[in-house]
Amino acid sequence: MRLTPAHLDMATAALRAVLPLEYPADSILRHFFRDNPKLGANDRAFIAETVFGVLRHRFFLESAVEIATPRSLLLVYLAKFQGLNLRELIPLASEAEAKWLMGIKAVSVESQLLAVQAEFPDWLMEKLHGFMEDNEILDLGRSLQHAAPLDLRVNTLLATRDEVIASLAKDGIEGGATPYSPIGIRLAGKPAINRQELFLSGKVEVQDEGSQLLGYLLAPKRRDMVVDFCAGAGGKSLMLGALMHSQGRIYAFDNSEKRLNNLKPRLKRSGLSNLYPQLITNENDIKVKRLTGKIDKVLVDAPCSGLGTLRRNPDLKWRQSSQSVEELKRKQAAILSSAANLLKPGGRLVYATCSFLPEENQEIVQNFLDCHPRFILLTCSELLAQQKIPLDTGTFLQLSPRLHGTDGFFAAALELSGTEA
Ligand SMILES: C[S@@+](CC[C@H](N)C(=O)[O-])C[C@H]1O[C@@H](n2cnc3c(N)ncnc32)[C@H](O)[C@@H]1O
Repeated sequence: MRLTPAHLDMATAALRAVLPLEYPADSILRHFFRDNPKLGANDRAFIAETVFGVLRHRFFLESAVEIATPRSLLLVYLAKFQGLNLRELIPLASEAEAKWLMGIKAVSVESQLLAVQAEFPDWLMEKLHGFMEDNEILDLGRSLQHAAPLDLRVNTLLATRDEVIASLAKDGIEGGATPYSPIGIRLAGKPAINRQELFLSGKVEVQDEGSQLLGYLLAPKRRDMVVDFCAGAGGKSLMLGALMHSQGRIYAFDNSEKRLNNLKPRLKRSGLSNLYPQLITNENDIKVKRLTGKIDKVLVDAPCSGLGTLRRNPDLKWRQSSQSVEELKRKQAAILSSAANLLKPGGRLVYATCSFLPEENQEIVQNFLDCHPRFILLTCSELLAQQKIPLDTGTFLQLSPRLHGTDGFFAAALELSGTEA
């Protein structure tokens, strides 16, 4: 695409709207596109890509420019990270901009402080230094600076993976089997999949491969009673429903009506008849209590800092803080404890987050185990091997963009000991 002054102006306007970061960047962009309906698909893609690109490299960009304005950040981003050469950029820039752009092109990212190279704020650096070496922090930071791929999950109730891959190819969309999830497809680009017949007919859903693996850890059986405690818009509930061949029963709990409402059209497309969305006020709701001791499998996809999804949501590092993580930890512990009460003896609970902070992960699980001696920790690599998924990250499932190409997921699998009376 040839970059024009109009592109630059629109991307600058979008970045100006996003940068206060009072709201999630993706929702601000959605509003921006709604307010500018004349933008074509290519323009939108360019704007979204550059705005998210600037957010992913914001610390470097701010350190490189004299005055950080949306336009100056954007120009440097295009020159440094989008590989635009100065011949393409300079006609769009003022004389003064052209001058400093030439200087900045020579500044190397590698000469910056670790926090700038890793693109992590101070509060997060402090936490990471508690359990990681500098080189590990740098690897993690760099792996989160790339855009995430678009992964699909095949709805096995309606299609097989091979059928979907063949059908995508017929429509000119390149995609291949994901390395770990038996029902995942990784697309080569970012096609507007939500306009494709495959999507509209419910044969595929957008779902990161890491998120799909959580379903295989829970491994519900056909006639199980299942609770997805923090179901949100139901990404994982829908997968569980398909793994159960639309049999048994899944309660999809969440305390956000808006998120559960987003599940409804997905549920309709999916063809499932075993999924029951339930709005709860909190983890102690009577609808939860009623199911005490009755459930075979519980998924707790806990509210978390989301830092493992920084590739998709780079703005989270400014929207989270040490204080917000403290608040989340209290919620995670409370939700895990309530959710665990639902299990029958012999039942399985999977606690998951998309965070790489041990305080939201291993520490929450260990504190829970210390207070609940009837629960035992299962080994995730063994559970995945039982599902014919050769992925060994040890007792816990710990996925990272660098090693696995997925978002940064954590999961622990727990079992309530004893057999059902
Ligand atoms: C990580 S998100 C879940 C994403 C979802 N599982 C999916 O796959 O799309 C965490 C969810 O927990 C919900 N939540 C927060 N506090 C809760 C509570 N006390 N009880 C139940 N859900 C809660 C949030 O509304 C949010 O949807």
